[in-house]
Amino acid sequence: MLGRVNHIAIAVPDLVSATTSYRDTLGAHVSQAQALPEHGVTVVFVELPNTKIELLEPLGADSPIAAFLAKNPAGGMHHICYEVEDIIAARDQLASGGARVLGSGEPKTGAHGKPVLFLHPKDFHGTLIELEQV
Ligand SMILES: CC[C@@H](C(=O)O)C(=O)SCCNC(=O)CCNC(=O)[C@H](O)C(C)(C)COP(=O)(O)OP(=O)(O)OC[C@H]1O[C@@H](n2cnc3c(N)ncnc32)[C@H](O)[C@@H]1OP(=O)(O)O
Ligand SMILES: [Co+2]
Repeated sequence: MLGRVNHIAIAVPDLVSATTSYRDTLGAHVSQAQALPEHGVTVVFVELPNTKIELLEPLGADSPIAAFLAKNPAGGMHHICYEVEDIIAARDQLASGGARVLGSGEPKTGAHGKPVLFLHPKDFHGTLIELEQV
């Protein structure tokens, strides 16, 4: 079912500071910030030769990363995003095996304009999984 790792996401309390750190200290190319109100986050992508790092800052009162940052105030690794060819087939196979698909269960459009879904971290060894159809 799984294809490439599309990105690894890190939740941060201050996106400007995290951007400066990746761009100026680590010497990486960092994209422009993108506000995604439907996801409750503002994101930048750090572009690496073999994958991307997504830096996430909460946006709005109901951000899904607010509780995570309350527990991890300095920030931390938040999710890993795997590519899939058919997100509906993947969802249905996972749900029929008992995995919890988060939200309404219907894919949303993610930061790359592609359909995405999330799987509960307690069903996958303590790691929140994002699936992105490519
Ligand atoms: C930019 C768009 C898109 C893209 O294209 O890339 C994105 O990446 S959007 C990213 C943000 N969106 C989401 O994360 C959506 C899915 N997430 C959720 O629905 C929630 O965050 C959650 C996973 C259900 C957690 O909800 P929350 O209210 O924060 O906490 P709970 O108390 O319900 O948590 C239950 C349990 O799970 C542990 N937990 C929470 N988050 C994580 C995590 N990221 N990684 C590992 N574990 C996590 C939490 O600590 C609780 O554990 P216990 O304390 O042991 O009960
Ligand atoms: Co993501």
